[in-house]
Amino acid sequence: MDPTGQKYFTIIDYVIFALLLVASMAIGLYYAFTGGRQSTTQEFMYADRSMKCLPLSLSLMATFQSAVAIIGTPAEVYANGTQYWFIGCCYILGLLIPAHIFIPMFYRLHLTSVYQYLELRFCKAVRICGTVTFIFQMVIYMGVGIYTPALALNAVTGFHLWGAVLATGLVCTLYTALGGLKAVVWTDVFQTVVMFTGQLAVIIVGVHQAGGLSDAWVKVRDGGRISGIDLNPDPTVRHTFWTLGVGGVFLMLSLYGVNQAQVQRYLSSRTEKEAVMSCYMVFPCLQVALMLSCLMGLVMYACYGNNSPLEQQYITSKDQMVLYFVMDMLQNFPGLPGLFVACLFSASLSTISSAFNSLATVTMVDLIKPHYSMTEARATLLSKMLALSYGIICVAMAYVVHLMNSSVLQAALSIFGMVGGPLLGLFCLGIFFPCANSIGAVTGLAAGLVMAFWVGIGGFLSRMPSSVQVLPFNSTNTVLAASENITVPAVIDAASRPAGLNGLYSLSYMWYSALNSSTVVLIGLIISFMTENHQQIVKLLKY
Ligand SMILES: CC(C)(CO)[C@@H](O)C(=O)NCCC(=O)O
Ligand code: NA
Repeated sequence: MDPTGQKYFTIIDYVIFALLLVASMAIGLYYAFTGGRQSTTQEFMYADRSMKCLPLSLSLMATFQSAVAIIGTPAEVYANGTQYWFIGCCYILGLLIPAHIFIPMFYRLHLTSVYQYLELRFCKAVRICGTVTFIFQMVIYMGVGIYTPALALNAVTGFHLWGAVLATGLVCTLYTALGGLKAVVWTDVFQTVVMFTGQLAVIIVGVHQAGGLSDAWVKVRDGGRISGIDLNPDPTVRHTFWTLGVGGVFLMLSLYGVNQAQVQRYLSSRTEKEAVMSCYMVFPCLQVALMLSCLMGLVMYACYGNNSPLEQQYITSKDQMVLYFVMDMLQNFPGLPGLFVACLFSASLSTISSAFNSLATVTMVDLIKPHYSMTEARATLLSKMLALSYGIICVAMAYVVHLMNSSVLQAALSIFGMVGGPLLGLFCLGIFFPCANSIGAVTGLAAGLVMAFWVGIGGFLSRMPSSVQVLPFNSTNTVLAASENITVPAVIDAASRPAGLNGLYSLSYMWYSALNSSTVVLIGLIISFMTENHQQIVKLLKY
């Protein structure tokens, strides 16, 4: 082993990685030159509303399953055990509710984008607020999505960071802009297969390296990595059954119920029944994805025990563990590291392509088309240009993410809760509360976003150790020492804050979606009530 712990790619690994990009590009080109040749917006955005349920379900799963989950989940399980696995419980309600409430309604309305619902229910202004919030959410998220695998690859193999970002960004932008939603869905299918294969291969080899199944089991059990169900009701504990299984339902609803990227897939299916079926089939797919990434964390523990490469200072952050593990354990299996890197990038490609396509769709359908009349050919061309532009924005966002520094899984899920949560609240306000009006909706959304950033940023700042990492450092040890030093004043400082606020800041990030969506509904209802009864209130005040 290289004394610095640096690992190297072989030529076969590079070839496998290149094959992934070439195959994805080929699928994009295929859909650019077959069918309707992407000459209408119906085909580009909604695949001519002709999709079947199997590819859709894999694509639905792939959208929010990026390298973040592949890297972040094993790191979480390695460090804290299998408690995170209980997030699998929230998939039940988190998919049943979209399947039986959101999908039938959106499908029957034959929407052009999910935000059109907001105009039908409230008014144009609410639609635009919804669209802009969605764009904001997805632009940040895709930055995290593209940056994460590139950073891991760079840290472990020395592969050029921006080279990886640009190569994947370029390929993904091209196949999305050329092949439209059909290309996005079918590359998702192919990339999901690569993703599962890569993870499975590493797990099998890892178990073998750990001395077989029973040895591996004994090691993780004795290391205390098999967690029982934690029923602690305290909402500030990061991961318990309640935060994951119940808080997670709201997270799932914001992703699988009202997110344009997913609703676009439901709307593109041939029949309503297939749309509902595809949502049902996401359940087993998500469970497999979750199982593979949790098992990966356990296998890492079985191989390293408490003597992690982080501890040995071969790497500088938890998020580099998985790839380091792969390069370390699979040295003698030429091609396997390449397969795993292909797995990481597959996961992210399938996420950012969905982001490009859905962002181009909403920008066109919600922001541009209502104001300018244009021919179908022109609208399609403009949609493709928009997809290209979002590709460029994505690379720019990767640079912004580069300047920040936090655990990727928690960062991504926090974004979903902080921006997706208020959007979920807005839709719920419209769907479940006939008395809500437009003024209430806009004010509610604003209040939800303010609450989200107040609690989200407050929480981030009050957990000082994570922000310490942005300081320059020489080795892991100094970081640990620094964070220990700073933790003490941070705790004292936190204790001197009002107890109520302090409690709010330490809320588990898994509750963000629930908190922020409820805020929107509550404030939305209060304001609606006040403005409906405006006349009476004015009279009352005069009296
Ligand atoms: C969306 C969930 C929570 C569903 O398990 C999962 O796919 C996940 O943890 N995603 C993290 C974000 C990402 O992988 O980009
Ligand atoms: Na993905």
